Amino acid sequence: MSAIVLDKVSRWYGNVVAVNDVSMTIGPGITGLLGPNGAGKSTLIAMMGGFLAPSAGSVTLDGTGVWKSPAIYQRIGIVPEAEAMYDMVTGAQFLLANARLHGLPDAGAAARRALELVDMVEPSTRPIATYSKGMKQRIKMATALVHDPEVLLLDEPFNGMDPRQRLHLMDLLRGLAAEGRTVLFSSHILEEVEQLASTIEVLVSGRHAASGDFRRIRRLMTQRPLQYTVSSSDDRRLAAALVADGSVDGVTLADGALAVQTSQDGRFVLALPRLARDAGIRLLEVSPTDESLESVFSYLVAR
Ligand SMILES: Nc1ncnc2c1ncn2[C@@H]1O[C@H](COP(=O)(O)OP(=O)(O)OP(=O)(O)O)[C@@H](O)[C@H]1O
Repeated sequence: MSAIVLDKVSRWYGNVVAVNDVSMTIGPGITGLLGPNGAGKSTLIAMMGGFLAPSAGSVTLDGTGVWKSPAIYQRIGIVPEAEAMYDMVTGAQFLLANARLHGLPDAGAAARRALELVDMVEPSTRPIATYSKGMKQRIKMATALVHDPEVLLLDEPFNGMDPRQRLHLMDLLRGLAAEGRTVLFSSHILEEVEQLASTIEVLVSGRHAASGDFRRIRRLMTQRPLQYTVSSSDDRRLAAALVADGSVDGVTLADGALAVQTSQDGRFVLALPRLARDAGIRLLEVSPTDESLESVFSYLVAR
């Protein structure tokens, strides 16, 4: 049973703060690292795998620092997001080379076992250049598993996979977690994380925004006030009616439409057509704004 502990970890690239003072513990089972693009997930995973030094703070695996530690590399498998691979060699040759790099006693057997795990034995005689995106992803996965690591870190592993490959990988990760391994994968898709992870860590703009199970994260996200753009035949009177009704938190008139903010979404969508009808106002447009994933995540940070 292995645990990765991040203690006040930051990483900056020049002026860009990619990871900002993050503390978390990743234990056995499956953890989902959720965050919009550019949140710092790849940077965090690279630091957990010992491939990138934190600018401040520490990352340890069972108490030992991971940065530049060969003993730790034997215990961690990492599936990077980057697609570049050695295209000219076959999948089997690539796996064998990796097994040898790890100094495994029976590199051939280890390479075969890893190819079997990801269902890539048959295509492994072909050059990697001929593989689909999903097949390349599985070869990267096999490479991460060839030395039978206790900890597996995967950066956006489902990108480019079709539904069947996705289910296969999910089963594989569940099996590895059931054996007591520590599995962490990153994603920007909440539903993907929901299907697989028992614990979710949310990263936004480099900061650790939330932590917990799916239900907790979903609850935090749905408590967020919502914004609507409303235009009508008489915006001023409609604004007054909405404020008097009390189902909105705020209404402003801007650019010929109303910007409405409400934390009682259900009540607002029922009240709006009723109020308009009673006042003889015609609704021309009602559309939710600010529904982007980024804004949902930002809300978690701003709380
Ligand atoms: N080598 C680098 N040099 C400069 N800035 C970098 C470097 N790597 C990452 N960044 C910046 O750090 C921030 C975090 O990037 P990172 O790739 O870790 O995020 P991410 O959550 O993995 O995003 P994505 O899902 O888009 O890969 C971004 O602003 C990115 O532009």
